[in-house]
Amino acid sequence: MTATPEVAVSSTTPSLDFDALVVLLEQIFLRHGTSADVAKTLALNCAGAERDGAHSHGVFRIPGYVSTLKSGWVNGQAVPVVEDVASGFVRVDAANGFAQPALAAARALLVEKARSAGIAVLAIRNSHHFAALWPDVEPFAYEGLVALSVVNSMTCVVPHGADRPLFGTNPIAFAAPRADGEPIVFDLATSAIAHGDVQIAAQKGERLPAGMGVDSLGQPTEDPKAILEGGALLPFGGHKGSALSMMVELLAAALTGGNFSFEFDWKNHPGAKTPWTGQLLIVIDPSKAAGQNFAERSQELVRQMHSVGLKRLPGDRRHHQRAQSNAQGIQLNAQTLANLRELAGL
Ligand SMILES: NC(=O)C1=CN([C@@H]2O[C@H](COP(=O)(O)OP(=O)(O)OC[C@H]3O[C@@H](n4cnc5c(N)ncnc54)[C@H](OP(=O)(O)O)[C@@H]3O)[C@@H](O)[C@H]2O)C=CC1
Ligand SMILES: O=C(O)C1=NCCCC1
Repeated sequence: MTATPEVAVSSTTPSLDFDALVVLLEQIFLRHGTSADVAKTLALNCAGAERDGAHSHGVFRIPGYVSTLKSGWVNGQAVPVVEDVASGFVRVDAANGFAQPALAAARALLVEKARSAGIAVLAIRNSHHFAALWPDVEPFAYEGLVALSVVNSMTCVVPHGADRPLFGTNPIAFAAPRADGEPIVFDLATSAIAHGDVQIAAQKGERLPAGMGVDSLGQPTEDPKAILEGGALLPFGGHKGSALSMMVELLAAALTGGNFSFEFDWKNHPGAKTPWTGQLLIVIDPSKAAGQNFAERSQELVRQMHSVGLKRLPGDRRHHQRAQSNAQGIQLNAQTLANLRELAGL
């Protein structure tokens, strides 16, 4: 596992509005060799994560992107090749570029197929996903569609019952429309904690809760540095999370033609931080399904969940944070902002 020297932490908190952050991040990507389209796509993604308080995949990731681009591990100018393979299936060769521009290139065709066939699958290979996954699914739900996506990452998780790491942190994200309110969205790593959160805890000198990972001797540890330096993460929920992580490897890599988390080898590529793997997206048009209004039915489920005392749905925290960021600006500490401006050449 690689420990990334990400943006430093300090106490004062200037704020930026969303558009200003997007422009700043775009400048960084452009300055480090991406095409204008790739810069825009990545900047929107990363600024969106920061705005929504998804800090493990917000601006914290920028030095990792820069280092990867500088190293030549990823092609920031890649032009994805979209293949229309069947009535319900689209494939994309991301051409060793980032996954988000590959999704953007195939999106219109995917939606057209989902609306005509009721369901469509997008298989992206030869791609680097270094971001939160919810931005890939949430927009479909705003269009009345249901979306599920999986992506595999780099080997750092010990399968349940094994003694060495093999799986990635392999997230699963889901989005569904509902009649009254924001779409229902969840996005979770299949590891007990995301690798990015371990890096942030190590930076801040914080301990982790018990049960997240093991040290280089395979012993349980709450020290994030011990996990990053020769140790590994555990799946969430024991054998259950481990099975889901295995499923992600199969869907995101075996099915797409991408690398398994253990297959690419960046050891001899100094500066590489992004996993070179695959992503699968399934989009369903619910109007072709049960014959009932899906959004009303999902609203009913939410109503019932609230009626039994549920206070927080997945996504509620993000939307609360989004509203706050939109009203007050996105809070960044002064050192982080200075680092970003320097990377942008300002
Ligand atoms: N690109 C890659 O290869 C990888 C990316 N990641 C990304 O890391 C990010 C963080 O993952 P992870 O740490 O597992 O996420 P969290 O454990 O923070 O959250 C997982 C999901 O559960 C929801 N949630 C959290 N707490 C509660 C609660 N108390 N009640 C109800 N819902 C709750 C969250 O909603 P809310 O957001 O509203 O808090 C979110 O949808 C994800 O965006 C993931 O895509 C992870 C691994 C690899
Ligand atoms: O936080 C994580 O876990 C990861 N995020 C980006 C890609 C590598 C794993």
